[in-house]
Amino acid sequence: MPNVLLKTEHLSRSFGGLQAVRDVSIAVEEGSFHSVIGPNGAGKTTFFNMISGAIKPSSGKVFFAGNEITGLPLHRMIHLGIGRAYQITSLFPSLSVAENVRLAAQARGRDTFKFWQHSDRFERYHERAQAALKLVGLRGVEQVLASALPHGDKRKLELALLLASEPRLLLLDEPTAGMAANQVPELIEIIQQLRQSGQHTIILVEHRMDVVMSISDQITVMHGGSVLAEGTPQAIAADPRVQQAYLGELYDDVLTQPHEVAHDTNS
Ligand SMILES: Nc1ncnc2c1ncn2[C@@H]1O[C@H](COP(=O)(O)OP(=O)(O)OP(=O)(O)O)[C@@H](O)[C@H]1O
Repeated sequence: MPNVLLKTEHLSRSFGGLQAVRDVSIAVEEGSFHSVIGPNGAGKTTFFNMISGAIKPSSGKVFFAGNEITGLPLHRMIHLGIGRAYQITSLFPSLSVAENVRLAAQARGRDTFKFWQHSDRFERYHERAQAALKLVGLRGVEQVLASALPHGDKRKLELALLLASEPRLLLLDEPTAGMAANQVPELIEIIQQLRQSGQHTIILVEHRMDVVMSISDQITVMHGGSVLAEGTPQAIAADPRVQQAYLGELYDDVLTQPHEVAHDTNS
């Protein structure tokens, strides 16, 4: 029986009279890649916000590694090992790329070491930061100020910050949003590598259907705040409710080829 790392039970959230998320129950196995898709306003971000601790649920429960974590604040979630890609706005613009990533590596480290071990610990943070920068392809620009990076590299830096904190669960909320079309394939390649390394459990919210279909083990389709369908990419592609409610004709060509990533070519 595979380990379930994250589980939600009947998770709901209302904003005034609007029920943004309604009774959502999912189970994400350790080491798997789980995507959440759905049209605009389906409740994906609100659902993510409840898992990451950014907002509290109105009702329902969240379990992580078997323990209930419902409504814990963001910093507690980070210490438990739930990491969400930082927003560009929370990068330190006047610090270098290397300093930003090292701070992220330190953020999860707890001060439980003896004083004389400080240099060892520093070395470990440095190594972790270097490994994260290598993974996202930002080696060579370590001394550049974060503010001076082009937008696409800032998105990569966000991902490096997340990786440096070594979360057990990575939450990626539309990581390609706002990127120039010619930079998207590179970021997708990095996410593919993360997946292939098999070391991470990842939940992705992404609008690019070709990416989601090619990369996911499981897909949850949300619609109007509720789960419309859940299953493997093949099952989702074949589900007439999904076709009708969300994907429509626009994605028919992609759905018939769930294993191919159609990279942007209009660069
Ligand atoms: N803080 C808030 N206050 C009031 N309404 C909100 C708030 N956050 C989200 N909503 C509403 O909840 C619904 C779900 O929004 P949410 O952002 O979770 O959807 P989404 O699937 O992530 O959409 P998108 O793909 O456009 O990002 C929407 O109707 C939205 O307007």
